[in-house]
Amino acid sequence: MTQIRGLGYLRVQTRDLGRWRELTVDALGFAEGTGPDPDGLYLRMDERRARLAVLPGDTDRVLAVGWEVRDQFALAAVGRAVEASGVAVKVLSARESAERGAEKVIAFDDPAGTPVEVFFGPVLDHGPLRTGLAQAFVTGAQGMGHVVIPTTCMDETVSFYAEVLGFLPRGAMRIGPKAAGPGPRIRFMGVNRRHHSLAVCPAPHGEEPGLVHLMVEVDTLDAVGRALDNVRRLGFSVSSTLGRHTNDKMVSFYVRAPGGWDIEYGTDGMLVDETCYTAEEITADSYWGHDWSGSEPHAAFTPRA
Ligand SMILES: Cc1ccc(O)c(O)c1CC[C@@H]1C(=O)CC[C@]2(C)C(=O)CC[C@@H]12
Ligand SMILES: [Fe+2]
Repeated sequence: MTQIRGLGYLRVQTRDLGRWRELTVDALGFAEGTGPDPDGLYLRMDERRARLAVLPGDTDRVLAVGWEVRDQFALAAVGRAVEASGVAVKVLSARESAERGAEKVIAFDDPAGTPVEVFFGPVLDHGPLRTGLAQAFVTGAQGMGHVVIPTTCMDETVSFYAEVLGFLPRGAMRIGPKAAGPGPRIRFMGVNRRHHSLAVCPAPHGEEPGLVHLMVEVDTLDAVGRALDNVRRLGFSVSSTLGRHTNDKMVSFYVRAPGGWDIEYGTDGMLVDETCYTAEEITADSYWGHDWSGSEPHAAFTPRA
């Protein structure tokens, strides 16, 4: 039984906060909020204080992928399950939890090395949400969106999320050049009606930045189109053109964020009916579009010297 309700927040560190603000606020229409670090960029998508926190630092990396549970008892159960699996769990201090806009937070690393946090009791901001494209973000019961994480130990990582954290497999796709024969699979996993809140992607190395992409969903195709115009106008690199995915039916594009990973910006994602869903293997990433040929190399997939 899964305790995790959805992707709650993402915290990242960057060397280039100015460029992050241009991308998220000016181009993608996130609403800027406030938070404990006066130099931090706190981005609102809904009534939460900050779904995406971008903090200044001397490297670009993911600080925490934050998963949400219903209440303090669910949080305790997750903590026990993670401990029982042999992974050390840290309970964050009241100050650290407040920094994240949550009542209580636990932290641990997944087998891929991703810094994971699980929390309950998000703190709300009831001020008006002024999004930049007149769009609404699709969050609520579907959570903030999805993340794709790179891993060098696929089986361990997938089994940790499924068997320890209770994520449900939501299908797979083989990746890599077709000419090279059947490649390894990227695996999609869900915890709510969003098709996937997490995808686990085999990669040659899984260190910084520690993320392949973050997907956020908006309510209209017009907002996606306007965002695409904006990122081009502001000189951001479009990693993938607009397209429609075959598994979650999302129409999206991908833009390269400072730090070397992507933000996927989409609309029209499907809702899974868990009473009849079975995990399927897709054989194409998209029905149309999603041309990745203009993509700058992603750090996780680039062999190191
Ligand atoms: C295939 C797919 C379905 C739904 C999604 O939300 C989604 O992001 C994807 C694409 C996942 C994947 C990726 O993010 C990194 C680059 C990948 C491996 C490709 O080169 C094709 C599929 C891509
Ligand atoms: Fe995605």
